[in-house]
Amino acid sequence: MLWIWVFPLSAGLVAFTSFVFPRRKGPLPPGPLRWPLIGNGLNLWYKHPWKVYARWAQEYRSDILSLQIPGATIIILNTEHAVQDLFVKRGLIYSDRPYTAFFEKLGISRIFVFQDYGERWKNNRKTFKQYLGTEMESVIRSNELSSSRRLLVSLLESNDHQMEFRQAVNDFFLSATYGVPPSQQGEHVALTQESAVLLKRLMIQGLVFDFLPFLTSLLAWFTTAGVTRGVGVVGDLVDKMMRAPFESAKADSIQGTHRVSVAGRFFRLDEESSNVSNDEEISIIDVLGTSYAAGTDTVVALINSFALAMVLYPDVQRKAYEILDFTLCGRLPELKDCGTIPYIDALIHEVVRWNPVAPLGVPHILSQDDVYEGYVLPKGSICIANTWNILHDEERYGPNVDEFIPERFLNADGTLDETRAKTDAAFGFGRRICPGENIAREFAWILFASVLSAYELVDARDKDGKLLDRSTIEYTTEIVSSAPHFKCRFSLRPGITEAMIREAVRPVD
Ligand code: HEM
Repeated sequence: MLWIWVFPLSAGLVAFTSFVFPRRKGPLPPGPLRWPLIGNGLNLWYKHPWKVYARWAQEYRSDILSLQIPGATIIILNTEHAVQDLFVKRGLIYSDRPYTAFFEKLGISRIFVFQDYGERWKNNRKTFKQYLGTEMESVIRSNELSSSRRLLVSLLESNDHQMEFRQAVNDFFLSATYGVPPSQQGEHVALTQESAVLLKRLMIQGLVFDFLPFLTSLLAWFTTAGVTRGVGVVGDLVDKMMRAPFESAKADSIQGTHRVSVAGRFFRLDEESSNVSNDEEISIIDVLGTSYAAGTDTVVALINSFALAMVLYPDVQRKAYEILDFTLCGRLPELKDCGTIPYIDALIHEVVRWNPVAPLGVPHILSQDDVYEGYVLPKGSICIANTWNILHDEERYGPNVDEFIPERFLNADGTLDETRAKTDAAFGFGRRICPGENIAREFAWILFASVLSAYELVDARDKDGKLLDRSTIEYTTEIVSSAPHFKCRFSLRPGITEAMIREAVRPVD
């Protein structure tokens, strides 16, 4: 539960030792009772806070809420309307990020998700568009297809589909971005996982470090030493995680053995113009590393949520594979089919909406004082869009929003309802909106359609071996919220054989 606040609060905006609340220049939006000294400090530790904020919005009859803790104001925007007004229409002042010197030491300020709205961020965003935008579509698409087909093969033998999903997503990023073939991906995946685990642990330590410097000096003899040592290790690991696949692609490119990839385009430009500066190389390393880091956990969470929906709602699963069988006449899907089967498009919208991967998005920071609906929002406020609430709006998405019902996005004649089929809120807002949305949606399309064409997901059980029960399912309370761990059988669908699956990998490999 703590983890969801680690990123925004470790921004060093909160000087707990000073016990100071920001000076009020006018009324703040409503919120729960504030206690002396700690303000709303006790209101930060809820399970699924997005549901609590949705309830408060009803109780206080307000689209916008506030929490105050020593040194920081948190603004929660509960409706699409409020988010559009602030993050989009006033994007110039609502696009900074929580930032801390500790992030700099950890080396994660290189990941541009965490960078302030300034020149460095703008250049990185431009580079992302240049290298992962439409020009590279064919490399990205062919790897989306081949990773999905390889996943089908690995599911033949594995009894841990969640591990295979993660492997498939790593496979896609490492192949498409750096041209690393599946046989050489192991060390890069291990490095990424090691950095992620260490980062998570250290960011919590860093939060304490930032919050309670007086404690740090008391316990300096071991706390400081431990954190400092950890910072060094994680800083090196993040650097290695971002640099190693790039360097291996570079070496292959020099030897002429490089597979087509996004990094390959950079080497080609470098070769043609011979004037790529060191700074440009660092920037491309950071941008490619950022997409790998930002894309992996999110897409894995989306696929796990898809699998959970399929086992909890077997009628939806059956309908989806019957429609795929009917449309594709028994062949496996390809990317040219993407967008041509409305029920699958609706299913993807529903996976994105039902339990959003980032239920509170990524916090934006307000860079100057602002006034909205009569409330005064102070400079430096941590602004959160309650994406979960926006995607559970019954006026927009119809009744039973907690249930998984792809039909909510379809017209009576089975075509996609273009006015309702909008779930972009899941990918953030305004100038910081996720630049990987198209990649995520397309990869999800080919993955979900491939899995459903080949397998039926049956006999789902929780970690204790009990049959899954819809009423007890709980997603995690983290920035990236994940479905609970479960096991199920991937049973080959009638007419699909092991040989067909193995054969289907060859033409795309
Ligand atoms: C299901 C998949 C995904 C979800 C739900 C998702 C969601 C998000 C959200 C909510 C944000 C913050 C937006 C904001 O601040 O308003 C974000 C940022 C970002 N995402 Fe994604 N994302 C996904 C996949 C991807 C993929 C596949 C990539 C890369 C190929 C990617 C790259 C990024 C980057 C680089 C940012 C930082 C943008 C910035 O700060 O300017 N994401 N994403």
